[in-house]
Amino acid sequence: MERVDHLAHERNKSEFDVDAMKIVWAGSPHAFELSDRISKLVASDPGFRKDNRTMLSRKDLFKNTLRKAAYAWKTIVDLHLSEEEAAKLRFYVDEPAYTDLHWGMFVPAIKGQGTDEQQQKWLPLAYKMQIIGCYAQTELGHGSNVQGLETTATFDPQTDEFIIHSPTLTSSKWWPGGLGKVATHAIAYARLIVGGRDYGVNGFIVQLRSLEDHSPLPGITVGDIGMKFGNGAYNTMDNGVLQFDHVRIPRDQMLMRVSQVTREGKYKQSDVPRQLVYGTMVYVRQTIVADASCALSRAVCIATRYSAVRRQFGSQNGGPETQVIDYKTQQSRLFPLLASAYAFRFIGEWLKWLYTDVTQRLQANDFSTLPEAHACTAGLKSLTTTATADGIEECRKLCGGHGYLCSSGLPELFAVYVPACTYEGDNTVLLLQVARFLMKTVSQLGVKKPVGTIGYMTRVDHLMQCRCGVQRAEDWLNPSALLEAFEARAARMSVACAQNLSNFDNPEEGFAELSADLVEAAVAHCQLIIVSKFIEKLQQEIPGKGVKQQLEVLCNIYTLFLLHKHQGDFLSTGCITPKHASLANDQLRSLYSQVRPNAIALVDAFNYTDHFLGSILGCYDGNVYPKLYEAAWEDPLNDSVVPDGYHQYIRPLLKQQIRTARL
Ligand SMILES: CC/C=C\C/C=C\C/C=C\CCCC(=O)SCCNC(=O)CCNC(=O)[C@H](O)C(C)(C)COP(=O)(O)OP(=O)(O)OC[C@H]1O[C@@H](n2cnc3c(N)ncnc32)[C@H](O)[C@@H]1OP(=O)(O)O
Ligand SMILES: Cc1cc2nc3c(=O)[nH]c(=O)nc-3n(C[C@H](O)[C@H](O)[C@H](O)COP(=O)(O)OP(=O)(O)OC[C@H]3O[C@@H](n4cnc5c(N)ncnc54)[C@H](O)[C@@H]3O)c2cc1C
Repeated sequence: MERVDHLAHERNKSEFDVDAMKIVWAGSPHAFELSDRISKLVASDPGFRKDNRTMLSRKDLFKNTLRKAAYAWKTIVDLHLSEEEAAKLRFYVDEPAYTDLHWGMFVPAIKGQGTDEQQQKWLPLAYKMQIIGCYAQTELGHGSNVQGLETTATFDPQTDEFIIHSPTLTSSKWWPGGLGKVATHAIAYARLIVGGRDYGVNGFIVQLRSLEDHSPLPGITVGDIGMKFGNGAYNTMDNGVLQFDHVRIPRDQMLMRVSQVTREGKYKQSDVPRQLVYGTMVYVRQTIVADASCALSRAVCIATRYSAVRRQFGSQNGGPETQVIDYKTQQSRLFPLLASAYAFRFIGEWLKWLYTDVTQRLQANDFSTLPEAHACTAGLKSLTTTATADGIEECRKLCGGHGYLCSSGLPELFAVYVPACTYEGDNTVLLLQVARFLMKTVSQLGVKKPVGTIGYMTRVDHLMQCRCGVQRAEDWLNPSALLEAFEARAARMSVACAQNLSNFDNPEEGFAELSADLVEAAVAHCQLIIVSKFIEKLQQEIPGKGVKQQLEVLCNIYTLFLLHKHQGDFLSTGCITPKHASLANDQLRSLYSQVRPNAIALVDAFNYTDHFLGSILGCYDGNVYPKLYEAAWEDPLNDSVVPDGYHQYIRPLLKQQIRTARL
């Protein structure tokens, strides 16, 4: 039967070359070809089916994840996939699993913190999955405060070993993904104790389970921490608990790139900064930013397609009702999210570049850009994950009642995504790191020239007193006007915090007292980074009919939406007047009208298969109602017409009502 495209009329309206936009979204023709090929491979293989996840019990769900992970590995090996192709395949399988932590944290931790010899020994085993690793840092009592970890690694010079020990209940490792039921090894973070002295937290490679029968090794107590938020969702992951009872490991299993312990029991610190012990977190935060655009764009794709299908009110002379996407309120909630998905895509690309650059510099012993890389990865991770989690929930509401059905894909997407606001650094704690960086920058103005993302502070005198030159709504389309408003707001908020801090005798006390304001200053700085990198991206040549114009519209929507949402900051710092705010809002409305005919094509450019989207509301052909109707009948509750439990719980009730009625 020929498939009818219910969204064809929408696709015909678009004013740009969608195929060219697909390449911009993917990052390059190569990246597009890779994503396209691997996503179709996964979608066409029944072994990767995922539509029954929310109905399985935890045990069945977990076993099914183990099956899929093994099947994915077999596919990777059988098809001789490259590292890049294998990573894409895991991405499109779209199920949180122990392999995420093995490839995403265990391997990078050994690469980043291990010596050459350690890498040569452990990486080949990890690459072949002959060992499976996790990243065991967080404890029951301490997650954010890494310096507060309690697990100890005490050097025993007699045997040339470390003794890994959990001295208290609160020192139990708690949360590591893959730890609960699968990992054979962990990078465990513990306080390094040598000769009775505490040298702070360091990573150690510790074997947890037998490679023969998977039983925990002597001294290891390990298990899963229990069900998490939502059905299916992150419950495919075995987040675990782990206690060490004087577990001995050879000295050469301490990751020794940053500091070393010699055979004689001497502690040595390399020339590299101690903060490199936190290097894996910087790497993962950068990947999380890139990931935010994927999660948000999925939700936006579902909500946009469904908003074009769904009609309510406004029927004229018995004709069709209005598509809900034509309501200005729907547009003002949806289109900023569409624009954010593109903005996050480009900031993710830029952050990847920054991370590669800092890594190359570190290898050449240039540590100068490390503080900026830490601030950028921490701040952008915080900003993009918060906006994405909120955005997915908004997309659910944009889909009305049907958005609440699991078959919309949105409840599960939200439940899987929302812990990103907590893991890899609580979002508020991370913004406070950005604030520290900002306060340090302001305090050193005139002594040290700010560069990179903080370079705007060199013009602080101008930014403290400049006046917005916008006179008509269209003036807000001028990138210089937008940039200056965002720079002035960020600079003024940071300087105000620094001035308030100087009123405290004890800076740490002042920092704690003013922390809510400091977080807002950090948000302003991070929003400026995203806006400025989007504007920079548009200064490049972008091929394809109408592609650049669409991106300009999205960039302006993203920027003016932020200005509108945070107009309190812009007004109270005197960067703009109420008249400017009102003109920005007028311009925003006009931009929504420009994006409207292109909305469906802009989400088609994400090139998601129906399998990956996992949503009846977001399916490519827009044939929503028959699919919703069919899916309802597939629910196990509809296996029988009369439900189990009828005779026990319903019939006696009804009988009782009959007796009462007769009385
Ligand atoms: C492909 C996908 C890949 C993989 C992922 C797969 C699945 C994802 C799912 C789940 C994964 C989740 C994994 C985890 O959650 S692992 C655990 C993560 N834990 C955290 O993030 C803890 C957060 N806490 C911290 O990072 C730190 O404790 C802190 C908040 C930064 C404070 O540290 P502290 O030592 O006390 O630091 P300060 O005194 O504040 O700062 C000292 C000094 O160091 C600088 N600094 C801090 N951190 C870093 C860093 N990471 N890099 C560089 N520099 C850093 C800080 O700025 C300060 O500098 P000064 O110049 O001011 O001295
Ligand atoms: C799904 C999931 C997967 C995870 N996977 C792993 C893993 O693989 N490996 C691993 O080691 N860990 C993992 N974690 C743990 C995770 O990294 C921590 O939960 C995270 O770092 C937050 O720490 P916390 O739980 O201690 O929060 P807390 O620090 O206890 O936060 C509680 C509240 O206190 C606030 N707060 C804390 N400190 C401050 C402060 N200084 N100033 C102001 N407010 C503050 C926070 O903002 C938050 O509102 C995972 C967590 C989750 C949810």
